[in-house]
Amino acid sequence: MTMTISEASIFKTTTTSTGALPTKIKVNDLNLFYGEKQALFNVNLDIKEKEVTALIGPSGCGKSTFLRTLNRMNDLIDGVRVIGNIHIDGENVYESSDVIKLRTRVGMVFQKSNLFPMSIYDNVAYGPRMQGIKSKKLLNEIVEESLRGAAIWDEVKDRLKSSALGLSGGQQQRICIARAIAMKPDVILMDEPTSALDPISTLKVEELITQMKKDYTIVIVTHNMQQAARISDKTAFFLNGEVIEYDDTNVIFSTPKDERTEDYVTGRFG
Ligand SMILES: Nc1ncnc2c1ncn2[C@@H]1O[C@H](COP(=O)(O)OP(=O)(O)OP(=O)(O)O)[C@@H](O)[C@H]1O
Repeated sequence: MTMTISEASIFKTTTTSTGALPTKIKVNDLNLFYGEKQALFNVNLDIKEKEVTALIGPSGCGKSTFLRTLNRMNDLIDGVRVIGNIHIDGENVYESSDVIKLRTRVGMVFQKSNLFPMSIYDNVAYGPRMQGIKSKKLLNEIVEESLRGAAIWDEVKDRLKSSALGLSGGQQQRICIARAIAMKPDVILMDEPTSALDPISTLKVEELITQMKKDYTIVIVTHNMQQAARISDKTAFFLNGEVIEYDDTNVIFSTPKDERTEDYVTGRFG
């Protein structure tokens, strides 16, 4: 089912009788200010469960800012003010007092690998250990499951005790994904996860994202139009802090309704 933004903003139910995917994240009239400067303007989006949603748009249009609102990472920046609502599974993210729990449910993978200078095993086990899991057997299971989930188990199973920093950039990025998976999230946010990778590693991460959507709702910021077209189900085009158009990815790339979207996806500006 394709919805316009205004229809999306009044879409209240979490399941539908038409077989459409349920809404996982519902964003209503979201505005964000860095001090006096407004960076997001009345964003309304329904993000569907177990789909990949791509956020595209020129540099500085608010994609990363928006992504960070979904797990309240902007709270860590001084002077940020958020007005509006984000509901995940019906729960108001900005009314919750348990931000740690939110960030466990809504994991994040960054542009550059941010692995710790420790072993592959310890990197993946880090979050579960912080949650108080001490059983070696359980940790072993979580590490293996997470590395398998990030399609990197076979490459690292014989060197789990080696430093994660000795891996290639593409492998490190998949370990970052494994580290996110180890927290058993249901949403994974990715901020340009392949922009520092070579084409082969990029392809591996893209394949991984495509496999992962059977288990997770994924929101990804990308500057790579082909990537958005290849891996996402829905695409939101941002410009100057506004969502100009949000639709099925094939509509955005083949028959966008707004001329500005068309100009951007065809490379006429941006
Ligand atoms: N910590 C911050 N403090 C003040 N302004 C910020 C901060 N972070 C981002 N901005 C501003 O908010 C606007 C949106 O930035 P944001 O990084 O979200 O854009 P983006 O679309 O992700 O850009 P890019 O594609 O270059 O990463 C920009 O004008 C940026 O300068």
